[in-house]
Amino acid sequence: MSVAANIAPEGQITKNSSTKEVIIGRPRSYGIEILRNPILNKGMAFTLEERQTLGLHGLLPPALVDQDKQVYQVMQNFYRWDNDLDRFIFMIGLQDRSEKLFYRVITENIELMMPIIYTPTVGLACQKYGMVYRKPRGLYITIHDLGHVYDILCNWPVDIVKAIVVTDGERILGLGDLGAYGMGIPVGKLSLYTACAGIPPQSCLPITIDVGTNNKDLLNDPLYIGLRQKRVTGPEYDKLIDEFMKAVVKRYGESCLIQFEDFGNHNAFRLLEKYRSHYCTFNDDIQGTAAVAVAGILSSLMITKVCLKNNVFLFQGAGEASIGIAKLLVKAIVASGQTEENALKQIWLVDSKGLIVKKRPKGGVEGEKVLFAKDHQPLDKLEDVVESIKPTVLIGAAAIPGAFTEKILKDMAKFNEIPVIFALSNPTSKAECTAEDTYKATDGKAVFASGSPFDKVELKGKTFHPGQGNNAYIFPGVALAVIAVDIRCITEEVFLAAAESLAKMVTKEDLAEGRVYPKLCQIRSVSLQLAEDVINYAYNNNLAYHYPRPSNIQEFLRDFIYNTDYESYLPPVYNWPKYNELPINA
Ligand SMILES: NC(=O)C1=CN([C@@H]2O[C@H](COP(=O)(O)OP(=O)(O)OC[C@H]3O[C@@H](n4cnc5c(N)ncnc54)[C@H](OP(=O)(O)O)[C@@H]3O)[C@@H](O)[C@H]2O)C=CC1
Ligand SMILES: CC(=O)C(=O)O
Ligand SMILES: [Mg+2]
Repeated sequence: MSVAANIAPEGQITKNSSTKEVIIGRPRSYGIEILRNPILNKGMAFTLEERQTLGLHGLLPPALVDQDKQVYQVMQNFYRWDNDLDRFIFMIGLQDRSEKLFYRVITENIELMMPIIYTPTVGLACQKYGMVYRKPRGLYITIHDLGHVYDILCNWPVDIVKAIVVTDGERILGLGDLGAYGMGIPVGKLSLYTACAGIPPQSCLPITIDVGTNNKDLLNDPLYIGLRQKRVTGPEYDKLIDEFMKAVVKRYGESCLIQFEDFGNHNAFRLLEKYRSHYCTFNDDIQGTAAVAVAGILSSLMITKVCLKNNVFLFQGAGEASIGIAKLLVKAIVASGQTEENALKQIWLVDSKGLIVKKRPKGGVEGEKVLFAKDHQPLDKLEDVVESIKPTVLIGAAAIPGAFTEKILKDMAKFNEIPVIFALSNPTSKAECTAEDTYKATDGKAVFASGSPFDKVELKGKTFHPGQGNNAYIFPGVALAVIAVDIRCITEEVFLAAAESLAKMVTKEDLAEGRVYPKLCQIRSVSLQLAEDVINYAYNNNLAYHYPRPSNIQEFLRDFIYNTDYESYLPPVYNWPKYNELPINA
């Protein structure tokens, strides 16, 4: 093997399989191996010198195609597909072939690409994951691996992992239990870590914990990729999660971020409570969603001009998303000078049994919901609740499509000069209402945002721009801050700081167009600014372990983030004296 074969881009981390020794920046690949490695592969962008030095000559067509032309070629192919699932498969194929090209394409075309690699298409891809599955990506840890979780983590070929997104597949978007098919979610979320916040992909690890599935269709699906058994629950499940958390710390250290994603409600809250003080962890569905929704509420007030304390908030759903939002909203209201008691009075929730009131005919109120239970007559139908409560802000996160009926939307416009309506359920098929329904029923008065994207709406000669109220505006930036300055305990206040940061970035132009979030095409700069704000919050509140505090955070982050440019694989030219000037050993 030539000396040059040891040369690879800086910052890449690999493991020398023969010595098990960690080598930073120098994977030992040569020839066809380089082309087959998506981290190293540059396709036809390899220069003639590189081809000759790295044993690639003849393995590629003779033409040299630089990255700009490769991007053009990818986009030409992308547009050829006539449906989003094929586009998803195409993009995953690109990720498997050339990581730098994949991230360049995603980053430069984020508005076009996010609906493909993320919601809504990722939902469909998860439902068909057995068919979509091509190459392994991420780790699968099953209930049968109890006692061996650390060994499985050791099979991951990267020794320095900074962030893990983990799911157990029980509540994938609003699509229910998709078991091991849920792997599409950690993979998609981590793609956004890189695309939105520039976190190097090599430091990210998607994990699916497979304890079975209760989805009968999947158990009968010949293509199913997970364990064909019912979900294991109770002490054995807890033991596996516990072993997993400890194994992550043992393998990757206590600074490794663990983002919980799309766990079932009954596990999400209790696992967050169990681990939040002792591990570097957060639950995206509870806390990330809370921050994005509170940001949207704060900026919507700039349009409605109704002071935070004078709003009435009604949630359809009282699960991870709604309770997370409601609790952070209480903090935001208290931060604005109100008492917690008054803040709680402003917030109403509806669950599957109707309005959450103290005395319910269909059983009591439990868990996190208790805080928000009201002294009010029980009401079953959302339409009746809206009529009775007259909310200023209506938020849906129950995955009941069409829950915001025309009557509800019209009532919201009747009760408010400018109603605020957020249909947060994902994917699009689960949205409480569409953007078009909302603008039509409210005669264009509503401020609207949705979890999955809707196109702009033309109505009576006016154009309406719905915002995307999705935790994707939060988790990449928060993760970047956590990783970059080593925040080990991610408090609720971190998420409030993130919400305030995001709300601050909404411009007058956004508000004039009825948008309560920055434009999606700006999500990269938004995530970096959010990371900077969270970092400042962390240092000001003694949450950051990285010392000394960087004097220029933007510069500090710039050095940290992933660069999609190809780097030369040729050995550096050393500044040695001429050969005949070298001292000769006597
Ligand atoms: N936009 C975003 O960024 C995010 C969106 N979401 C979306 O929010 C949705 C819910 O997620 P999540 O909160 O985690 O799920 P959960 O399972 O934790 O909560 C669902 C809630 O909906 C309630 N519900 C079910 N049926 C009805 C009904 N007919 N009427 C009223 N309420 C009902 C449930 O009631 P009960 O408590 O009685 O069972 C429960 O409170 C999903 O579609 C998810 O994709 C989630 C996270 C982020
Ligand atoms: C966006 C997200 O996290 C969800 O729908 O679950
Ligand atoms: Mg989620």
